[in-house]
Amino acid sequence: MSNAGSVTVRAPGKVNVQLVVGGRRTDGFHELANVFMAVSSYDDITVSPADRLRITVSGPGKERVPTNDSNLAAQAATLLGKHAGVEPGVHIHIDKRLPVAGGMAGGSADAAGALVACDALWGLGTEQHVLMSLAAELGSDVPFNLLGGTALGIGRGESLTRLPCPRTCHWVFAIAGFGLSTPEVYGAHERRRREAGLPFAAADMPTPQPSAALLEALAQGDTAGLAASISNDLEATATALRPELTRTLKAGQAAGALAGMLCGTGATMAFLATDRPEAERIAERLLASEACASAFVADGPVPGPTLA
Ligand SMILES: C[C@@](CO)(OP(=O)(O)O)[C@H](O)COP(=O)(O)OP(=O)(O)OC[C@H]1O[C@@H](n2ccc(N)nc2=O)[C@H](O)[C@@H]1O
Ligand SMILES: Nc1ncnc2c1ncn2[C@@H]1O[C@H](COP(=O)(O)OP(=O)(O)O)[C@@H](O)[C@H]1O
Repeated sequence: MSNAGSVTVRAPGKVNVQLVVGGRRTDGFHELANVFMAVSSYDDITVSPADRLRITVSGPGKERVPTNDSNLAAQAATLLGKHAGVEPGVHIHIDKRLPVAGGMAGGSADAAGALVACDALWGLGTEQHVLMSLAAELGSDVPFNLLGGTALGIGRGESLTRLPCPRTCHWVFAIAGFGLSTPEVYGAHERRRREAGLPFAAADMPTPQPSAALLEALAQGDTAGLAASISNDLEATATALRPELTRTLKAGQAAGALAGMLCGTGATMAFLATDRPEAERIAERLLASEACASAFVADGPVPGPTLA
């Protein structure tokens, strides 16, 4: 939407259909095979001219979103302004529906949305490949949040190849009443490997690969095959940190999900359903079970940030 000098962009969150975690590199990031899918749950980012960069936030969890320079949307506006030689005097309003610290890349979605919105507000017409490289400076997930659809991310997750996914997947997301910090979960994952006597450095581990069965199921639109192959290497660590997440996982399975797993570094759990009505029934049963703070349904894949 663009009116009276403001632009609104709808930015989707993501689920990691498969997250294979390799070793830690010397720069501190882990090698990944990260199969992303953008899903139909959105933050809305509205930008309008202002005398200085300013952030406001509405929606659930708004008190946990920083409104200073550390906000990823503010960082995105600053970076794009610097790249284009534009003073980033802009008011960014984030209407937040993605869970905060929930593993659905809400902050990265806001950054990707702010890049697209500021580019439109300032009439820059920045080429997509330039926006993608700015996105990679902002965070490992931001390039995917800009791309949308379904993609494999390698390296630290920023080096993307689109994946075919002809069929809509129906997901249920169970939101925890708490968040999990991404660096803390990666750190705990490494500690667990160290304590188990397993290698943890990238130099001592093979490059992570997505499973052939998962890629085949995605490409064929085979929901049962997908349910059999979704996985997240960080799930054991997150459930060790917050054992109540195991209860959420079991509740989703008891509610009729084909499969469930941790979303990114959590604390959201993602469940795959046969169709949309079944997904809605699972969400209702999950809520009734009181094994999560809230639950909602979303479909994927969906495109990246779009002008609303
Ligand atoms: C786990 C994932 C899965 O998609 O998402 P979330 O659950 O956070 O949404 C990502 O790897 C998160 O990506 P993102 O949230 O962009 O992370 P960044 O800002 O780049 O990095 C934050 C911190 O996470 C750790 N990190 C991140 C990416 C990576 N490949 N290896 C890491 O070890 C590092 O400790 C880094 O300092
Ligand atoms: N625009 C933003 N929205 C949400 N969190 C943000 C934002 N900018 C910075 N943050 C910080 O990033 C942390 C991780 O946020 P988020 O992206 O929601 O989770 P995750 O990395 O688990 O997907 C938050 O706890 C918050 O401190």
